[in-house]
Amino acid sequence: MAVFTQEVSKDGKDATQKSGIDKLIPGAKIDDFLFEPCGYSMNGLLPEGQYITIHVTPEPNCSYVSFESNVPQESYTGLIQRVLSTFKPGKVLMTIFANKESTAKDSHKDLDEFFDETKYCRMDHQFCSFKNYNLTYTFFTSRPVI
Ligand SMILES: C[S@@+](CC[C@H](N)C(=O)[O-])C[C@H]1O[C@@H](n2cnc3c(N)ncnc32)[C@H](O)[C@@H]1O
Repeated sequence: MAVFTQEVSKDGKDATQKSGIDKLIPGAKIDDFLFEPCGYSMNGLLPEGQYITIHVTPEPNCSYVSFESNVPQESYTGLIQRVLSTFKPGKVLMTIFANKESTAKDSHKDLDEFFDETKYCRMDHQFCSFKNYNLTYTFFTSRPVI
């Protein structure tokens, strides 16, 4: 998380490149900002109008990253893996909203199958089917090292 401090990065663009955020969703036009003395926010827009927004609080006592996007994907596995390898979080809450007609309508299967392959334990997993969309919520933590 040190990359999101002014001790390590000189500005938002520098933090975006050093952290690898610029590679999460290639092609996004990014507006980024590095706070004094630490903290980072970015908004990215894609040509079709989809967005990505990330906020980073790097202080060790309340370390937190939020990642939000409406980029439609048939599979979110690659994007999830890139987000996890960028931030290496200890705990993650993930929510996917998908309209029943959208390309992401089967994305809940990614969360069903994904975590067996990684160092994360799935602690909670819920699927809700509403009138016009589905919601999948997953909470996972780093596997304890034995
Ligand atoms: C990136 S901002 C975003 C907060 C927002 N509530 C979120 O997470 O969506 C939070 C980080 O920026 C730092 N920061 C520094 N100056 C700030 C300011 N004027 N307003 C908000 N955050 C600031 C905080 O210490 C923290 O590390």
